[in-house]
Amino acid sequence: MPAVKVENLEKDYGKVKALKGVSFEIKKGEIFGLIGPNGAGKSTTLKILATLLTPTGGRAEVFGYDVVKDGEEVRKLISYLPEEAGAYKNLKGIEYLQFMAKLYAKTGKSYEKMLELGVKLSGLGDRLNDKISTYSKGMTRKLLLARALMVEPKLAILDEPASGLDIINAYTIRQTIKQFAREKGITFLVSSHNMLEVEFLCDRVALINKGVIVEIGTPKELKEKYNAENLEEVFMSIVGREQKVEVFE
Ligand SMILES: Nc1ncnc2c1ncn2[C@@H]1O[C@H](COP(=O)(O)OP(=O)(O)OP(=O)(O)O)[C@@H](O)[C@H]1O
Repeated sequence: MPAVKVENLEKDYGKVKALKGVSFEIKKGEIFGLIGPNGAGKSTTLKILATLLTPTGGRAEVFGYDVVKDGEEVRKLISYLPEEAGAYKNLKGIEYLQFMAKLYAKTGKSYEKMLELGVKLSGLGDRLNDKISTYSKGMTRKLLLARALMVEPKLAILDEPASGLDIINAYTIRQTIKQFAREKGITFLVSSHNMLEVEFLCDRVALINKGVIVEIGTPKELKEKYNAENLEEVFMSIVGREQKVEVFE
């Protein structure tokens, strides 16, 4: 059974057709990247898998559970990091992690172990004793990522995980994701418009543009197919010409 199975997914926001028949599968333990430009439909796909949006058409399953019919089961298996997420500003970082660990510890793993992992993953050290309202954007992102991973979900759905992080922190996060996939068998669905970052991180990628998947494969396969040095070049040879015409006509 695949970890994620998405079949012909469609989503309309009024007249805007955000997804026009998106299909892909993610294997258990795989780091899968959904990459594409602004407005391509990445966040919409992730929100449907996180059971926060209902699709207009098609279907999606997480470990065999339908995201619409079996939403409750799906939510037990996933951890979702939204693109624009906030934390409770009046709490200290440590209080936020304690609060979340208490919520999630009910589902199995011990509170202490979860909290210990969250503290370690956040990399915030003594600053965990400060209020979240005093954190920089990157520090808040690190706290939220720690929260998403400390629960050790079966599937982590991370929307632009490294958004707002500096090079060192972005690198650390990518290493953590890789380690969690290899050592704990956690499956990752990661969105990004940073093709180079994704190339370094992901086992396989789907390129999405205007609500349509235009390619799927390992970074190596795609680079060979398009005789490209990197995924950015792959993407430009698939959709770049079309976009340039739109800009200059
Ligand atoms: N709540 C909404 N109401 C109306 N249109 C929406 C809504 N959310 C998204 N859209 C539209 O759906 C399309 C896909 O948006 P989505 O946020 O999924 O893209 P994205 O690939 O995540 O983009 P970005 O990289 O800019 O975050 C866009 O045209 C967007 O304007």
